[in-house]
Amino acid sequence: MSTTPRLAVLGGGLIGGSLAVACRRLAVGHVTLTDTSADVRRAAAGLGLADEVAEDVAACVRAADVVVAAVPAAVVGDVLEQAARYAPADAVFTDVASLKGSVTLEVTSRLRAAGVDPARFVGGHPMAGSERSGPQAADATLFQAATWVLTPTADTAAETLRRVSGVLRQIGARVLALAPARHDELVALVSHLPHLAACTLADVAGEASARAGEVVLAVAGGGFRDTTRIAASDPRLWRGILAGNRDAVLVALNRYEQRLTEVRRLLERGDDEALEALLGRAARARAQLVPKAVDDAVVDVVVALDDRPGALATITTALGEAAINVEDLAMRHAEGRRGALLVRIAAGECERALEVLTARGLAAHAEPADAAT
Ligand SMILES: NC(=O)C1=CN([C@@H]2O[C@H](COP(=O)(O)OP(=O)(O)OC[C@H]3O[C@@H](n4cnc5c(N)ncnc54)[C@H](O)[C@@H]3O)[C@@H](O)[C@H]2O)C=CC1
Ligand SMILES: O=C(O)C(=O)Cc1ccc(O)cc1
Repeated sequence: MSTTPRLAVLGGGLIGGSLAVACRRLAVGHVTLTDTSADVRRAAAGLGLADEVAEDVAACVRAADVVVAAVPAAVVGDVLEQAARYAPADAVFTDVASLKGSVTLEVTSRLRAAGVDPARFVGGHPMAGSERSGPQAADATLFQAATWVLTPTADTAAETLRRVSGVLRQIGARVLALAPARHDELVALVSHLPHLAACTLADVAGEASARAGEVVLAVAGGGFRDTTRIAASDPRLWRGILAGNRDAVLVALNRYEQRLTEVRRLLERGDDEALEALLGRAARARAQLVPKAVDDAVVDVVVALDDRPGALATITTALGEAAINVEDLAMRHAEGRRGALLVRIAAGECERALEVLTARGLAAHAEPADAAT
């Protein structure tokens, strides 16, 4: 890879545009962007989202080190297959789609079919965005302090994960590694279900407003705005997201329905005490969801690594399950088949990380972070 990485962003909408402009502003590397829509390409060029705007995928990825597909989930496989045909032989690939199970399988099989090693792909999903779409909504600060999930599998190479997470770290994102299916299960609960809840609330109020007039919305205050903001999102994008995670969303909806039924019963019975207890539980849960302050001090956790497929994903996703962010990664090569993976994490998480890894039978110890890695 060249010293200034060359980034190719395929899709110049909200997420691709935000990633491109963040990388450009922070001088992460040389950014080339493309989009199938000529209007989007023109807007992206006019807004200065990238160093270069290319006419098509082939021109965009020609000299790329890192290729990011920032397009709807249904077309990620197609776009990355095209990209892999034209990118340099050592380029790595990622995406930003809100679904990871189906997308990871699709990309892996498309790359294999095109004769490209899927070791060069890792799926990704920034847990930040907005209800807006398109290049005009791009925001260079969108990913600062945001969690960016990466979903390595047994196929993923350490160098792929290292290179992609390196770019993300530089734009201020916090990388958490999870298995693709686990990602989908969790986002059903904290992203897809809230989306449906917001849309249902907006729909109920909209219907009332159609019947009773604007007075309904005139009395809606900040609480209504906060809980329904994401209902203004692109319905086509969300149709694809919900259809692609149907089973996990149905599980989450079941839990929500049960809870709503419980609330209804408490109200019907006039059991105000039990209702207050439920509201108190919710307030405590909400308070815990406020992000923790970022710890600047780091250590390297050194994990003995067998040269076998899946070892990297086992280590990084074990840390992800414990909500421990990966700050950086490096390989330490040794003689024979055994080497070590150095995973840089916040110093405050060190003890927990060692517990998690040793509980999985992995040999791990901590070392002071070496600036050279
Ligand atoms: N909207 C949000 O808040 C978030 C969205 N995502 C994911 O990011 C991805 C992109 O979403 P947004 O940026 O919000 O949508 P967007 O609609 O703002 O941008 C998508 C862009 O992809 C382009 N595109 C479509 N097919 C293409 C192709 N074959 N080749 C090149 N460009 C193509 C479209 O012309 C459009 O400009 C989706 O997979 C979405 O699930 C992830 C996190 C947050
Ligand atoms: O608008 C917001 O706050 C969001 O949370 C947007 C969002 C939309 C889709 C995703 O896959 C992730 C985040």
